[in-house]
Amino acid sequence: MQLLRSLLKQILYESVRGDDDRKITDICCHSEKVKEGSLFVCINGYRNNGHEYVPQAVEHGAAVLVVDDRYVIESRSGPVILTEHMKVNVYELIRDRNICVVAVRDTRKALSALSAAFFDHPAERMKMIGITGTNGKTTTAFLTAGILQEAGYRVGMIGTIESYDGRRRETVKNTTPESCEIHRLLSRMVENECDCCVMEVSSQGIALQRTADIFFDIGVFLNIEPDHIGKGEHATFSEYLYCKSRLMRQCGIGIVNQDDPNVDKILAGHTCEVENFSIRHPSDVMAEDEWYGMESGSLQSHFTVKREWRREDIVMQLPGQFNIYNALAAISVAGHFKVDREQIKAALAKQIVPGRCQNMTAGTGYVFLIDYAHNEMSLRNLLETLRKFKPARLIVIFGCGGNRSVLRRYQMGETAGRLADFTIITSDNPRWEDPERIMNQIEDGLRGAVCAGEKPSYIKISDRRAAVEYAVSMAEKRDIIVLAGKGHESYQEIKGIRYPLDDRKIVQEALDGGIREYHC
Ligand SMILES: CC(=O)N[C@H]1[C@@H](OP(=O)(O)OP(=O)(O)OC[C@H]2O[C@@H](n3ccc(=O)[nH]c3=O)[C@H](O)[C@@H]2O)O[C@H](CO)[C@@H](O)[C@@H]1O[C@H](C)C(=O)N[C@@H](C)C(=O)N[C@H](CCC(=O)O)C(=O)O
Ligand SMILES: Nc1ncnc2c1ncn2[C@@H]1O[C@H](COP(=O)(O)OP(=O)(O)OP(=O)(O)O)[C@@H](O)[C@H]1O
Ligand SMILES: N[C@H](CCC[C@H](N)C(=O)O)C(=O)O
Repeated sequence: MQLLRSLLKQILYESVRGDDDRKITDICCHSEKVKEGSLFVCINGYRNNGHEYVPQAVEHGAAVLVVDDRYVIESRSGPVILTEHMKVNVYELIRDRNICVVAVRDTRKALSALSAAFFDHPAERMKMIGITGTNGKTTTAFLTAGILQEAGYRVGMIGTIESYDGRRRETVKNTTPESCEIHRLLSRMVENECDCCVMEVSSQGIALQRTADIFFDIGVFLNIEPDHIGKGEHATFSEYLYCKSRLMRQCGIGIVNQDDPNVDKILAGHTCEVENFSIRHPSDVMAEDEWYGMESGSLQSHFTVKREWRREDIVMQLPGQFNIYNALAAISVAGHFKVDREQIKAALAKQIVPGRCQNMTAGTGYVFLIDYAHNEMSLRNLLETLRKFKPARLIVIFGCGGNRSVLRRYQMGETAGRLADFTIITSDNPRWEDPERIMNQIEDGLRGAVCAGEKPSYIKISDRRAAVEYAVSMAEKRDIIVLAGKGHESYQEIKGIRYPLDDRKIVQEALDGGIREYHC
């Protein structure tokens, strides 16, 4: 419990109406999560206006409402919280419910600052490592945590696949969750005596102030390519780039990929000490002599890492140059901890990441991989990598998420047409969009590869399970089949509902022979 008055000392606000001598039991921004004594922060979101949930929050026992100053209007009966669909008299809230109303300029910023204060600034009590990049955040987070754990550190994690507070794992809705959830998780990590937290920092997380009150000891920049541009994400590539670059003004040491063409823009205005890693240029941590091989059906990467005067041979269970970049980032981070070379080698040799280049076949003569490539850059890297293993045929199955960048669909279609021998276009998470329309857009992109002189060969099967079964039925010796886009996800999201669907399960079932008769 925290006293509202002491929390308010730590934030900027416009006005406070009501008794600030209140004890706060919790902090949240979703009315359903409000409990007796909670502080409820109203956020005007993409679909809903949190201010319209004031009555619900009050019903659930909110003690404090933090509102955007622009929604507090002076009326004849005194101040009211006024939105398009709702009017609530502030003095009635104070008189009848003993609720305190705090008006601020930016409720997202206030949520972040109040959450940090409410949970007693847990980020200041651990080493914080923040990882950003269009692709590779999860993989790098797992590799980093794997190395630190190998060296005996207790490591908390927050990212796309799950959060880990040092004792419990939980799935999270966002890669970078809302600030109140982040600080709640961080405080549990502190309670569970974590030494450090490795967290993925998405551009959307930065843009929406989810990480505003965290100063990262180490910030990692992996890469950036045009993605996440569209309604509900970023307006332009420059805005996307700008958001990612903010991490370099919010960390003590910035570890950056020297080979990324936009690295200078990412570092513009940086306030951190900079270290770099590279495969192409001399840098603090470098890889050379990379080669890729297959052992017992597992696709591996081999390389030599050079750091200062030392050289080490590394083997990883993750294929591809892009994974070597992820490993270089993790090795660079490890340089700031007490980790020895054997611990780095051992951790990298065994680390796998759920749904990232996950091999589902052993001894079948062909390889069936599950991967999370869901944009052009990742699909291109993945298919180019898999080509290096010289498959008889490279077959790819994928769809594209609804309510995400539309450009992804054309680009991924074109890339599949260009790099795969056969493509099965299927459905991903259509969300609120028509899955057939998304598949047609992918098909348009794929046909573009025909115009460019390639001969794409493909089929459209909207049912993801049927698409996998079809692929298994056509698989022959030395084929590589990759099911891309959903990786670790255990659901398919259609019109706001998450139905159970797990690529790993459907592939296993299809491989085990549970193939239904397929009608084209
Ligand atoms: C587009 C976007 O970023 N949306 C995020 C946003 O939702 P929203 O703006 O639609 O929320 P809203 O429904 O309008 O609600 C507004 C406010 O009213 C409140 N509310 C709403 C309903 C209700 O009954 N009661 C109530 O109090 C909500 O809690 C919220 O505070 O705020 C929510 C709560 O924080 C997020 O979960 C949600 O992420 C959605 C699920 C999402 O898909 N976001 C993507 C774009 C995203 O953030 N992706 C990045 C990773 C990308 C990557 O790196 O690949 C991420 O970090 O996950
Ligand atoms: N460094 C990289 N560069 C390009 N592609 C990568 C890189 N690392 C991984 N990938 C590809 O991107 C996919 C997603 O990887 P990962 O989950 O690590 O990235 P992410 O940034 O966490 O993604 P998201 O935030 O969208 O969940 C992988 O399955 C792989 O195909
Ligand atoms: N972090 C990514 C994940 C996309 C995964 C894909 N399966 C989809 O649903 O679009 C995003 O939110 O854009």
